[in-house]
Amino acid sequence: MARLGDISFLNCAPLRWGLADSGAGAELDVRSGPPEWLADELLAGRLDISPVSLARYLGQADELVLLPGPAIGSDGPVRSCHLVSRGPLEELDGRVVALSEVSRTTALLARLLLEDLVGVRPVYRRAPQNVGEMLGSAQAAVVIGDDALRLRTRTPEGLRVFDTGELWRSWTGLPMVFAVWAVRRDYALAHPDRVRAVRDALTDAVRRARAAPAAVAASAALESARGPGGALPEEVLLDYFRVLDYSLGDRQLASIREFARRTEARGEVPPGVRPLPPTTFVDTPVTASPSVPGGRQ
Ligand SMILES: C=C(O[C@@H]1C=C(C(=O)O)C=C[C@H]1O)C(=O)O
Repeated sequence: MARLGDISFLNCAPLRWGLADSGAGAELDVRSGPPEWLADELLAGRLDISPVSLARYLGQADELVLLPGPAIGSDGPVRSCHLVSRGPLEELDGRVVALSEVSRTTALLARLLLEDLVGVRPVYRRAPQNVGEMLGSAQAAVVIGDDALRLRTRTPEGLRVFDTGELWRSWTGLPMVFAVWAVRRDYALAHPDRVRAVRDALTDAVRRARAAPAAVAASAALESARGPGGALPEEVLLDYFRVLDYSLGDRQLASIREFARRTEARGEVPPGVRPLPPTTFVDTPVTASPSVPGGRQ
């Protein structure tokens, strides 16, 4: 039975719903947690397939294979990956920007946007994701997931919320991919049939969820009510799942390459982030090493 990761944020609620609806979830050993924990578990061999932050996949692409199934992104605003600031972004030069420890991709994207689009050089500090505490000692903060979704619906006085998916789209014309599903390379080599079955189950889960938006939003609203931040209205979740893009097509792959290129081009690549290696899909034989014929994409 494949051990499958699941991001414990509402962004994966439609997949949870779809896997329950089809019954495929019962055939899988599903483990939920925040994205950084999932990536650690996957690399430690305690998960076989999991959604991971895009930046994390790019940094570990020797050990991981990209699953050509779903991804988590948006073609414009994403509603839950934000740069929250007390003032205009142009005023962040030399000021402290707190980066959520929960995020890798949005944290990196925010740095790209601030430095290469806005043209400021802030000072960055990683911090636990708690907006109040982050903004107690910083001028701006990167926040993701359910906390970020809530911030958009109830923005505290004096704060401006900048949607990083929207900024990336207007900067590059491309959708943004925040997370991808990755498979441990050794698992993909040993169990290609199981990997294909999981890919098909996830793809089917997205299709089912897309066909039943009201039921998915109602289920996610109940899920949100159990969380520490309290219930989110169904209409907010309907809009969120409409905006979230779970596809990994040509434009999303082009965006991943562009993100890797811009990250590298800054000359200040954070540890672990390297250009996108050849994308090894599970329908073609998976090799033990990432240097497959065909070369770098
Ligand atoms: C859309 C989101 O996608 C995510 C963003 C991530 C990141 O910034 O590193 C990681 C995983 C996903 O949960 C979100 O969390 O709101």
